Amino acid sequence: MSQDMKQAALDYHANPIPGKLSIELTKPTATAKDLALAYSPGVAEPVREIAKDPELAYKYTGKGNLVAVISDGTAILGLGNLGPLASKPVMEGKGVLFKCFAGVNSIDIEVNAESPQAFIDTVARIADTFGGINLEDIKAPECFEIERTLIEQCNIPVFHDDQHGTAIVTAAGMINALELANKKIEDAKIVCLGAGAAAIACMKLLVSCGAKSENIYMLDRKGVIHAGRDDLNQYKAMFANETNKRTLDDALDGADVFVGLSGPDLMSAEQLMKMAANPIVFACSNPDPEIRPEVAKAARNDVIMATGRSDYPNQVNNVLGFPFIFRGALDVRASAINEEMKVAAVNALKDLAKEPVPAEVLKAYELDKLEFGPEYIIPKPMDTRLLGRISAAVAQAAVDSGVARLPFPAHYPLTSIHDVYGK
Ligand SMILES: NC(=O)C1=CN([C@@H]2O[C@H](COP(=O)(O)OP(=O)(O)OC[C@H]3O[C@@H](n4cnc5c(N)ncnc54)[C@H](OP(=O)(O)O)[C@@H]3O)[C@@H](O)[C@H]2O)C=CC1
Ligand SMILES: CC(=O)C(=O)O
Ligand SMILES: [Mg+2]
Repeated sequence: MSQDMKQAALDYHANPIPGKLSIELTKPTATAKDLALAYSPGVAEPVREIAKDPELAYKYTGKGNLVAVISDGTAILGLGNLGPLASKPVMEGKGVLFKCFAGVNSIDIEVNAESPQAFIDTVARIADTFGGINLEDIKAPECFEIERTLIEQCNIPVFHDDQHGTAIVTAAGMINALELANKKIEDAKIVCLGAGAAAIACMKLLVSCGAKSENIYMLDRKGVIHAGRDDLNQYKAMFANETNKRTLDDALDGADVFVGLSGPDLMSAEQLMKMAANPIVFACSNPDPEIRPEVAKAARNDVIMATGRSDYPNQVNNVLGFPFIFRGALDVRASAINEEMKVAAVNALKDLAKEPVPAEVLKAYELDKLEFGPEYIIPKPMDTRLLGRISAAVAQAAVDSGVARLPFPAHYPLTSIHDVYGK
C-alpha cells in the first residue's frame, strides 16, 4: 500500500471520531414517561417475563439481531499473533460489514485469554447475551477445539468465520473458476499453501464439493504435508499424502489450482510458471496476497486470479459469506450453522455470479461492464442481491435440516437492510 493510502487508512479510523461503529437508540427517550418505560420502573416488566421464559429475550431485547464478534488476536488477518487489543480494528470492521450489508448488530469482544480453555469459558459465560457468535482470527489448531466446544455448550450459532466463511466463498469461487478453465474438480491438482484455520476448512469443503484429497498438496512452514512427517497435528494429518513432493516448487509442478491462505509474497512468478495451462490462483492472504495479481498476470496471461482484497477483481473474502449467513440463521432462530446451510450459501453465491450485474454495482466499482468470466468469478461484496439470495438460501436450509426454531420468514426475500425487522 502506498504511504498515502496508509495515512488515509489511519485517518479514516481516527476521524471524525475514533473507531468505526457506535450504538444507536431504537426507542423514544425524550420524556420522563419514556424514561419510566425504558428504565425504572418499566424495565422490570420484561425482566420478570424473561425470568419466567428465556425465549422472551428475543421479544423484549436486542438479542435476536445481535452477534458477538470475538477474537483472541492470535491470527489477525495474515499479520499473525499480535494480541487481542490489536485485533480490535478488524473486529470493528467485521461489525461494520455485519451492519451495512445485512443489518446485523454486533459487539466486538477482544479476549485476553491465557489458554484455549480460558477463552472458551469466557465466551460460554457471555453467550446468552447474543443471537449468535462469530469467532474471528483465532489461530489453528486451537481454533478447532475452541469452536467445537462452544458449539456443544451454546444453543445459538457459533461460527468460526476464518474457517467456514472463507471455505464457503472459496468453494463458490473455485467451482466457477474451474468451469471457466474447463477443468473438473475431481481431476484438479490443488496446492494449498497454509495449513491453518482457513486452509483446513477450505480444503475440507472442496473435498465435499468433489475434489480428491489425494490430489491436494497442503503445505505449512515446513513444506509439503506428507505421510512421512511425524510433526503433524490431527488436522494437518487429514491431508497427509503419500508423495515425494517436499517443497512448494515440487507441489506446483503441473498443478491446476493454487490456494494461498498463509502469508504475504510467498509465491514467485517463476513458481507460477510451473503450473498447468489455465491455472487458478486464489492468493487470499490479507492484506498482502501470496502473489500480486500484476506479478501473476505479467508472468502468464492464462491465469484466473483472485485475492482477498477489495482493490482487485475477484475478491474471494469471507465478507461475501458471514453477514448474510448470520442474517438467515438469526431470522429462523437456528440453533447452529450446519453443513446444509453452508452448502446452500455456496450454491447461492456461485449462481449469482452468472446473472447480469445491476447498474448500481457497476457504479459502486466504477465499471462499465461486468459479466461472468475470468475477471468476474464471484459476486462483488457491494451487490445488494447477496442479502436476499444468501439469507433466504441459508434460512431455507436451516428449516429443511431441522435446526430452525422459527418458520421461513414471511418477509423474505429481503431486498434491503431496512426490511430486516419485516416490511
Ligand atoms: N480471504 C479471506 O477471506 C481470508 C483469508 N485468510 C488469510 O489466510 C491466512 C491464514 O489465516 P488463518 O488460517 O486464520 O491463520 P492460522 O494461523 O490458523 O494459519 C496460518 C497458516 O499459514 C501457514 N504459514 C504461515 N507462513 C507460512 C509460510 N511462510 N509458508 C508456509 N505456510 C505458512 C502456517 O503454517 P504453520 O502451521 O507451519 O505455522 C499456518 O498453517 C491469513 O493470511 C489470512 O489473512 C483467512 C481467512 C479469510
Ligand atoms: C478476511 C479475514 O477474515 C482474514 O483475512 O482473516
Ligand atoms: Mg479473519
